[in-house]
Amino acid sequence: MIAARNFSAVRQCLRSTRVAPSFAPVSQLRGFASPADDAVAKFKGQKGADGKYTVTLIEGDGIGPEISQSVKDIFEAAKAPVKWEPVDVTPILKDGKTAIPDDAIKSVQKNYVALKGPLATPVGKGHVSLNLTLRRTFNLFANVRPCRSIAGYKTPYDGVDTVLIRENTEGEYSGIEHVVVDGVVQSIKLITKEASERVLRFAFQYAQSINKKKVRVVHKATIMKMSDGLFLNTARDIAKDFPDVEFDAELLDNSCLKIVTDPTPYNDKVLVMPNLYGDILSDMCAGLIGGLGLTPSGNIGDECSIFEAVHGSAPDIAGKGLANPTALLLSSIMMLQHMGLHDHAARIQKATFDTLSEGKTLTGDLGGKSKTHEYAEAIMKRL
Ligand SMILES: NC(=O)C1=CN([C@@H]2O[C@H](COP(=O)(O)OP(=O)(O)OC[C@H]3O[C@@H](n4cnc5c(N)ncnc54)[C@H](O)[C@@H]3O)[C@@H](O)[C@H]2O)C=CC1
Ligand SMILES: O=C(O)CCC(=O)C(=O)O
Ligand SMILES: [Mg+2]
Repeated sequence: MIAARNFSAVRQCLRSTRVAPSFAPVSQLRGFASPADDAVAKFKGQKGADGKYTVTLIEGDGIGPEISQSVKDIFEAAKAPVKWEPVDVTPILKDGKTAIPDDAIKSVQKNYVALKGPLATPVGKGHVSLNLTLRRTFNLFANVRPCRSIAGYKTPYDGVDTVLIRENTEGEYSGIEHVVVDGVVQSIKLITKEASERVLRFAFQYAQSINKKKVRVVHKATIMKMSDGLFLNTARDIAKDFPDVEFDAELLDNSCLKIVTDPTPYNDKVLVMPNLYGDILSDMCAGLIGGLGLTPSGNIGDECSIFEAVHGSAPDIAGKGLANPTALLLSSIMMLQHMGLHDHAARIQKATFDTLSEGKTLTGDLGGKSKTHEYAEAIMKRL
């Protein structure tokens, strides 16, 4: 009853955090794998007189500056036609709510694309997550999180190739919480048909673009009959528009068990799910292939997209030169592919995978002894 009464206020609150599109939305539904021609054309139109594309850079907290430096160095060595535009996202308060500074918003709107380091979120109090605020501000409705075994880097699992798509603007992370009475709090999981449809349609189109045969919804509609039920039923409807893509559904707990037992049956599928499940499952999948130092992601929207690693600011190793920059680097490669800069993406990707599979210059998380910059230099030597 309380949730129903608050519903319109809640939607209003979510809407008010979104920026109005300042240019005509274009289809980016093929994401980083093979961007639609119009998305590529948009970036081509942005080419400066110096032949470079300006990309917004949010270096982030903790290990953010160290891994961002590696990406910048590698891009320079690869002669990638990218000019970085660093922005400050120290949160400001707007109408009593955490907001991103206007200059940062304008930069992302102008450049259509950003690379972002991790941003720390205080536990239990303090500002709301800037990561979530960025996703809502720019309406980045789909978070694409691929996870693929690195050839030559042995883990207990071989041949992992999962792709997880996470609803990125609502669900359990709507950030709507309040005290009902002393000692009782309520946190609202908001699921709308509109946002569900958007991410589900994206998941089907994405599966087609990367030649995956199936889309599987991961859910708990047995327990959350209305919220996950709406997500699942919407998926069933959308599936009818994609007769060539097989569709099924699986309960989240069962998915976790099956993936850690044998992930390979998931290689022919795109998994799509509400926000929280995607957050957790993507860290879990990273564990299958060697950890968070290796997994990239892209937050995709119609107006702009922000690429970032799956991991956080890693305060336990920050400032020590121990961080693995691969996850952010692979995110930047997704970004280049998204921009249609496939040759540069392929060159940097090859140098990165060759360095990893050679195994001589690895960071500590992968069992090596190399510092962040030494690993980056090994990649640069191969370019
Ligand atoms: N998208 C984002 O910006 C995210 C931000 N966070 C924020 O990050 C902060 C720290 O969160 P944690 O729970 O510690 O998660 P975390 O992902 O920062 O770290 C978890 C573990 O993985 C290791 N790790 C992570 N990235 C690594 C890398 N590139 N190289 C080597 N080791 C790496 C860390 O050292 C740590 O042991 C929190 O404030 C959290 O809110 C967390 C996840 C995502
Ligand atoms: O915003 C945060 O603090 C964490 C977000 C997160 O874990 C993620 O997006 O994977
Ligand atoms: Mg996470």
